[in-house]
This record gives sequence, C-alpha cells and structure tokens, in this order.
Amino acid sequence: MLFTKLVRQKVTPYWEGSFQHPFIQELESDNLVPEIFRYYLIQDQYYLSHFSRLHFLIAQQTTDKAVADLMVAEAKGLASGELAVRRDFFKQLAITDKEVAQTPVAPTAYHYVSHMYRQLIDGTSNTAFAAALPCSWLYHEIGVRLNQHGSPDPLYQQWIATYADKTAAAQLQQACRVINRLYQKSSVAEQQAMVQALCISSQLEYAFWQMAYTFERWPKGAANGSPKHVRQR
Ligand SMILES: Cc1ncc(CN)c(N)n1
Repeated sequence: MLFTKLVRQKVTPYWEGSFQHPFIQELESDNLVPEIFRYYLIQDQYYLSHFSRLHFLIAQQTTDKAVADLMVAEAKGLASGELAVRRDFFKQLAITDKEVAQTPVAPTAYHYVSHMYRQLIDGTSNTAFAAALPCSWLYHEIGVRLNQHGSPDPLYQQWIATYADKTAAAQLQQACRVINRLYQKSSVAEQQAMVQALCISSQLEYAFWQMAYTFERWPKGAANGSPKHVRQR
C-alpha cells in the first residue's frame, strides 16, 4: 500500500480531532477569541522558524537529490508564503518582536519541534521527512474544508486561504509522490519508523490547537506552595 494511503487511515482520529477542535470551529464561525489566536501565532512562530531550519537539515542529510531539492524549495516557499503572511498578521495584531521574545515557548510547541529534530538523530532523513509531512498536509485539508464557507473575519479568512491555496496543493502532491517512493525502497524497520514519526506529529498537531486554546504553560512545580499530585487514569 502507498505510504500516504496507509498513514491517512491511521491518523484519521487525530485529524478528525483537529477538524472538530473548538479552535478550528470557532475560527470558522468567527467566535475565536483574539487572545487565543495571538497565542497560537506566537507559538507557531517558534514552530515555523524551526520547521524551516529542519528542511535545510533534511536537505543536508539526505542522499536523494529529489528530496534535497524538495526540502530547499519548501523552505523557500515557506519564507515567501506562510512566513510572509504571518508577518502581516503580526503587524495587524500589533504583536511585537519583544512580545514574542518574552513569551515562553509552550510545552507542546517545544515537544513537537523536538520530535522533528529527534528524527535527524535517532531516525533518518526519511523519518524526518515523514514527521514534517502532516504540517502541510493537515493544514491543506483544514484550509480546503474551511474555505467552503469561509470565515466572516478577514484575518481568519486570510489564514484559511493560505492553506487552501493551489500552490500548497501542488507542493503537497509532489511531497507525497516523493515520500511514497522513499517508503517503497525503505527497510521494514524504517517503514515502521516513518509511520510512527508521522503519527506522533499528527497527535502533536492535534495537541497544538489545545495548547493555544488553553494558553498552555509549563508546570510550576512547588513554586506556589505544595503542588497537588493527583493520579489520573
Ligand atoms: C503547528 C503547525 N503545523 C502546521 C502548520 C502549517 N504549515 C503550521 N503553521 N503550524
């Protein structure tokens, strides 16, 4: 079975969770509290800057020219596309460099970025590629779904349109073609690691909405007196 067909089935619960998450639902209905969107954008700035760097690192590590070319093209596309749109959002929402620098990276953003870098050490350039794929793929599916109705808020609609874009679709198709070829010629162990890397990223994509929605912060330990340690099942 094609890698993309196999993993698309496996990630369905997490992606459905993303489609149904209040962050996404409220972004579409224009009920998303601006502070939540701001927090998302600030955390996502951290994510995207590392995501861009990861592409260059994969390009350095791979021995496959098509992968290297794709990674460099995607990193350049990110700079001229999504990151440029984000600069505009920051301006519109008056998010300053100082505010970004003073906002601690939330645990989930840190976890997600660390997971992707980890692939380059513990895994291979193929597993790193697999870990990176939900980024463009899930967001494109979200963009296409939400673009059917659109959001009444021009800012949210601009966010949606970025991912529903035809260029994003073409680049995604190319990435899927390349990764399917890599998967076919990988060992069984590497194939399993590729599937696992993509599934973990999909769970972290889902967790990313919740991170923003709850203004997730690091635990404070005993900083405010005795911490409560409650066992959860
Ligand atoms: C966490 C996350 N995942 C994906 C994307 C879409 N490039 C994003 N901006 N942020």
